[in-house]
Amino acid sequence: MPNTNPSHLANAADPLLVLDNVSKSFKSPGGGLFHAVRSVSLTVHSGEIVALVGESGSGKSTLGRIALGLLQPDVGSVSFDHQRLTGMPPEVFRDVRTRMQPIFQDSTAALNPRKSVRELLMQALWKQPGEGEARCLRLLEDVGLRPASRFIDRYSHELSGGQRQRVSIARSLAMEPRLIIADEPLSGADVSIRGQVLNLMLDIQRSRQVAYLMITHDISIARAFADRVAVMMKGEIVEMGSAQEVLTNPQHAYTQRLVAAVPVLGSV
Ligand SMILES: Nc1ncnc2c1ncn2[C@@H]1O[C@H](COP(=O)(O)OP(=O)(O)OP(=O)(O)O)[C@@H](O)[C@H]1O
Repeated sequence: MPNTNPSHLANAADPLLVLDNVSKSFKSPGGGLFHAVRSVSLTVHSGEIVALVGESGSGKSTLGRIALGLLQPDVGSVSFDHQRLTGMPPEVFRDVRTRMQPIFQDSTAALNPRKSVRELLMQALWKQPGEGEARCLRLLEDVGLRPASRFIDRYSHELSGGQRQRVSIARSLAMEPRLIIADEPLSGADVSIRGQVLNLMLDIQRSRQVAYLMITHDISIARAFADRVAVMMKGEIVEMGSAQEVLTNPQHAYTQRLVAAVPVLGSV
């Protein structure tokens, strides 16, 4: 599916997430340090879709977790909506962070099995007192769970994988995010669900001007979805540019290998 989505351009000058010279190391079992992320700088603008691609172990998820504040960088800083998150007091951080929502691959683990869909959504609506049942129903309709009344009292084990992923997207939307950091959100799903969830994410981007940092090892998703692509190898960004540039005329040998491995008309 070609990317026919130039709507971000209106806001492309407005930096939303800024990772500045971020590094992160972990202790390796041998006692040394393993450099998972090395001096990475990356910006996601308002309304923009940036795909972060690279092979398994290249550091993509670590970078996503740093952006979300789930991990602290050893060096460098993270800013969101012109506020520096690194070193921010936790109570202020929590508030800012509601505008930056994650969607993870494993929606089963992301949803508390003891809470119904209604409870999960109500929990996410805590910042908007008075918004209740009607808002939950609207959110479910927005993510294609129709009629919403059929889904609102279910528990996560009573939903299919695709429906669970939609509920976790609805829960993220309840926070009215400006940025969604999606870490391999489609890799657990079968092909038909992947297409549906991808289309849903694109609809959300268009209708709500939400920006995405889309973490994926799958070049075909970047091709279908992204405005810009950043390519990560061994903790570093080795190539970055418009999706068109990077995917049709890759400059780095590593990107050339990744692109060559995927047929141009590959479906997602
Ligand atoms: N908490 C941790 N402690 C030690 N090493 C870690 C930790 N988290 C990640 N790593 C290591 O850092 C490297 C990068 O991992 P990361 O999950 O960021 O890569 P990735 O590109 O997202 O891979 P995948 O696509 O397989 O999820 C890996 O070698 C991983 O083993």
